[in-house]
Formats: sequence, structure tokens, C-alpha cells
Amino acid sequence: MASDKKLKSFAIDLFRINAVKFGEFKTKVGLMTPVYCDLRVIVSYPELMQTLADLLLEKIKDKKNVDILCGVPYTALPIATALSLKTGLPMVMRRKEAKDYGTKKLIEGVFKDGDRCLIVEDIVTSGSSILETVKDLVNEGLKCKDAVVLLNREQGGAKILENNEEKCIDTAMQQKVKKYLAETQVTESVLNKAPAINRFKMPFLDRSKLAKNPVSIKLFGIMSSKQTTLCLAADLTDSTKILNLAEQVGPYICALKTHIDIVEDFHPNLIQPLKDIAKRHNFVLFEDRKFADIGNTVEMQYSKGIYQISSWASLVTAHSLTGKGVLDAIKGAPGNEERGVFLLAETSAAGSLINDTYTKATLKLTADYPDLVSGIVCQNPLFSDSPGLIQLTPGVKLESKGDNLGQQYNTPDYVVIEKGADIAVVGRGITEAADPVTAAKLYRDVLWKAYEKRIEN
Ligand SMILES: O=c1ccn([C@@H]2O[C@H](COP(=O)(O)O)[C@@H](O)[C@H]2O)c(=O)[nH]1
Repeated sequence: MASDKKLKSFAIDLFRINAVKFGEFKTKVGLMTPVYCDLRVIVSYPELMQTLADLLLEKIKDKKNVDILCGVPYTALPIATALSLKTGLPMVMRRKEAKDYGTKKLIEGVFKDGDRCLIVEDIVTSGSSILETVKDLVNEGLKCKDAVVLLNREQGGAKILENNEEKCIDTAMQQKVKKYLAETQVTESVLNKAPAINRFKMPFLDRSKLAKNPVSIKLFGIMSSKQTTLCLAADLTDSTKILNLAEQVGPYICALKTHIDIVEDFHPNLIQPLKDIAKRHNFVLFEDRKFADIGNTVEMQYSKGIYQISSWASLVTAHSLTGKGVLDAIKGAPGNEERGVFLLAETSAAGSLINDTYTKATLKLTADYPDLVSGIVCQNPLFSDSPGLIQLTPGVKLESKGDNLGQQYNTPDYVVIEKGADIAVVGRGITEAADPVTAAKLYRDVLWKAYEKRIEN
């Protein structure tokens, strides 16, 4: 095939311009490799840039659904530019760091919300640079499904080896490189395809590696090891009842959610036994405080008063209503180091005043606090491309009839499979059951089965 011939001859050219070298090289992480690729030099060879653009064009010619291109910084930026000139497709550029002056933008160029962006990359080894770029683009509202890659380290060296009629390298080196490439296969990087980053299909353990908030990392671990995505809403008004329930259902839950201000006999002495139970049964304490005031007030509500939430709750909820001040307050307040926030982007209440603009702005806010935000409270699959974030969905019951105060329920299967819930919050479905322990176990089982079904294939 003509393009295969062109690709082989291009591979030889890369060798000639020293973009691909054979020998003994130390990688960034200190390992030795017999093959080294550095495509930065290619900008000095305009005729090779032309060929490269032709080859990439060949690869993407069937892709109808591309509105815009983005090169992974820095080496792929000129490559993306060459492709943009060839295709007439506009391009955006991703900064590695936001400027600390002017617009502070991470993505430069003109684009619309929902534009479908094709990532252009020079070399893929683990796919992590592509993932970082995708994350920033998605945070800005772009959609990223595909990537076109010049050299996959699984295959790039091999391509050159195939051309040994040119006698670029001797047989011993050929064997050595082939062995190295075979032994250092990367799993995610597949030529012409971006690594899978759809959280709905990813196991929790894989997602924990992409989470930035320490409580999310812990939660993913608990969810995987205990095989539970059940968060119990322990909306009881009596301390002893809360402790008893926590002790009994502890083995089946990943988090215990409280509304501490409804506890009629609250005394700070409740906290230590609750923490002990959480530790013994390996679940996280979660105060559903829904902070919504100015930062200064939130800081006090979170860390002071009789509840001193920051001293015991690893997780809290917050509204995004008053903007970043709430998150800055929670981040800076005294208390336990281990803390995470779930931001409310939607509610389960009928007639909620939250609209699309508010929901989108809430998602955008999370991007600025990757170390603090554990996830989003919502009813719909609002985000797929941030696998480190957790979707928490309340309003879950086996029977989906709501209450008489506007609460709306959906079934476990529906919220997990159709709506993308990672953790489901169940309150009265358990607390008002004839046997809450059996009910908790049942919810744990059906939710986990639904999660397994979601990620299978
Ligand atoms: O949108 C939201 C946000 C939070 N909640 C809380 O979840 C539980 C639900 O309890 P059920 O008894 O299962 O109805 C409760 O603590 C709410 O405050 C919610 O329901 N919807």
C-alpha cells in the first residue's frame, strides 16, 4: 500500500535525522532503553513536516466528527499546526500552566462549548500526557474522544526495524530492541485511539489512581475492597440509635452520612465512638452540611460551634451558590487534614430551582480544586471524563415512589446503570425498613451488581 510505503520511508527519515536512535539510553525514570525517540528535531525539516501532515491526514480522513484540533504540548504543537493547515480545521493550544496574569486561560484559541476536539500527539508511552490535555480541554467544555498519534512506542521502533533493508542497525541491535519493545508493552496506548477515560466503564481501583483528593482515594479503596457503593443516610435524631445502626450496617457501607444538627441529644461525646465504629468497619464519616454562606461564615460553621465538623467528618457537602469562597474556607479551616467536599450540582427534590447554567458552573468550579473536591452530588451523568471524581446520587430506593415533601426516588439499577451514580445514598429505604441490617445488605448487593454490570464488556 502506498501509505504503508510512505510510512516506512518516513520511519527511515526519522532515523536519519536522529529523531530515533538506537544504543544505550537512560529514560526519565532511570531505566535503560536501547531505543530513544525525540521528535522535537523534526521542526527543522519542513519537507518531513509535510510528509508527517500527509500521514496523519491519511489516518484521520474518515473522521467526520472533528471540529477542532489540539496538540499535546510541546512537541506536538507544530505537528498539530501542520495538520491544521492541511485540513483547514481550526486549532486550540493547551498551556501547561495557566498564566498568572491577564486571562489565566489554560486553553488558548477560539472554541465553542461542545466542540469535538481531536488530540494530536507525537509519541505515546503511557498516555498520561494525552490524559492531562484531555482533562483541561474537557474542563473547558470541549469533547475529546479520539487522538491521532505519530509514534506509539509499542510500534514505532518496530516499524524502523522492518526497514532493515536500509541497514540502519545491525542484527544484534535489532534483536535487542525487538526484545525490549516486546517486554515493555504499554497497555493503554493504541495507535490512533485515545486511552479510555470514560469513568462509567472504569473499575474503582483504576480510578483511585487518577483521583487527587485523599478522601476520594480512600473511598475508592474502601469501595473496591468491601465491594460496596452504599452510603447510608443515618437521618436519625437519637445518638444511641445512630451508633447502633452504624455498628450494625458498618460492614455493608462505604460512608455514613449524617445531618448532625438534627440529633436532639447531641453531645460531643457522640463523636469518638462514631469515629471508632467508622475505623473498625472501614467507612468514611460524611456530614451533609450543604454549606452555602460566605467563606468567612462557612469556615466557622465547619470548624467551630458545638459540632466542630472539621474535626471528625472526612467528607462534607457544599453548595456552589456563593462561589469559590466556600471551597477556600473549607480548604483553609483548622481540623483534620483528611478532608473532601462533594459539591451539589443537582438535587433530587421536585421543583428544584437549579438550572443547567448553575450545574455547569458547579462542574467548572470543581476543576480549580482537584485536591479538595471528592465529587459531585447529582442525579444525571454530568461528567464522564474525570474518573478521579465520584458521582454521589441521593434519592435512591427499591421502590421509586417519592415522599410527600418533594423527595424523588429512583431504583439502584437505574441510578447506577442509566444515570452514572458511583455512590448511592440510601436513607429511609434502610432506616425505616423492618430489618435495617438486611435492607442495608440488600442495597449493598444490588448496587454492587449494577456497578459490575456497568463496567463489564
Ligand atoms: O439532592 C439531594 C441531596 C441530599 N439528599 C440527602 O440524602 C438523604 C436522602 O434520604 P432518603 O431518606 O433516602 O430520602 C437525606 O439525608 C437528604 O438530605 C437528598 O435526598 N437529595
